[in-house]
Amino acid sequence: ATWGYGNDNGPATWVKSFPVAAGTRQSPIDIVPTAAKCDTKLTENPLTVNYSPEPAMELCNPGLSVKANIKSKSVIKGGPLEGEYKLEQFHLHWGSADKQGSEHTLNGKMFPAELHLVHYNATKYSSFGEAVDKPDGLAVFGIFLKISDKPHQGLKSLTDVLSEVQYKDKSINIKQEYNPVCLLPDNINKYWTYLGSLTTPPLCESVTWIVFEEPIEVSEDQMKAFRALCCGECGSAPIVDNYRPPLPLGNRQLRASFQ
Ligand SMILES: C[C@@H](NC(=O)c1ccc(Cl)c(S(N)(=O)=O)c1)c1ccccc1O
Ligand SMILES: [Zn+2]
Repeated sequence: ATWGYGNDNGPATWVKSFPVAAGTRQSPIDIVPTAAKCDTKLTENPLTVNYSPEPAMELCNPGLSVKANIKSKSVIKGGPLEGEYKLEQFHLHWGSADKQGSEHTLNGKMFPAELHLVHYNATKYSSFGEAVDKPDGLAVFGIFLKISDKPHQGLKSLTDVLSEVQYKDKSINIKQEYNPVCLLPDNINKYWTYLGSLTTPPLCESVTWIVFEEPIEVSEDQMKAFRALCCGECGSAPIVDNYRPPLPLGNRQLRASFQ
């Protein structure tokens, strides 16, 4: 049986096929800002993002989320990172209703969705596949989505075409010159960071998480577009509630780049 988010193949069952699910650096976590340690080292070496436009970005529906695969050289460095990390893909997790959907929570509060920009350590490893199971292999930007009456212009290029990848294994190419930098919040200097894992199988403990304090704002119609995606072919269930609930922080240190 393949893993998923249903009752018989959801997060509570993943440990059977992926024992690391019971590990000590699993993600997501509940972010409690008052428990975070403000670390000036994070600001002395500011996080820098050098994303470039994608000539033809491939958007696909692998059945559990919607994913955009990145081909051009878009890199990040600084903050908690050593070396340069290259953007590999981005995808989202969302709920069946606005009250749930994010993976990380903030003081126990869930957001309607969470955007993940997945990078791999290109200084040390030659591909995402090589980096995915190394302790310093990956760095993921976690961005909360909140509802507003205006659509998010950067996401609009994706939400306007989601109907074309409604079914599993469908993929399309997005308009020319899409720059993923349009997905980031205005202020990327305020974030929390901790050592964690992939939140989907294989759940490797290889991720330096960088979760931004500032959410991006999307419209209810854009959320409806994500909820109209299907897990399989025509008539299959919608992709909703594809989030893993938070795991214990345990002995890990949650650091903040701000007071
Ligand atoms: C759901 C999606 N997961 C990833 O691709 C994924 C890869 C790396 C990271 Cl770091 C994360 S995460 N959520 O921790 O940011 C998610 C997926 C999994 C398996 C097959 C197809 C497929 O699309
Ligand atoms: Zn994710």
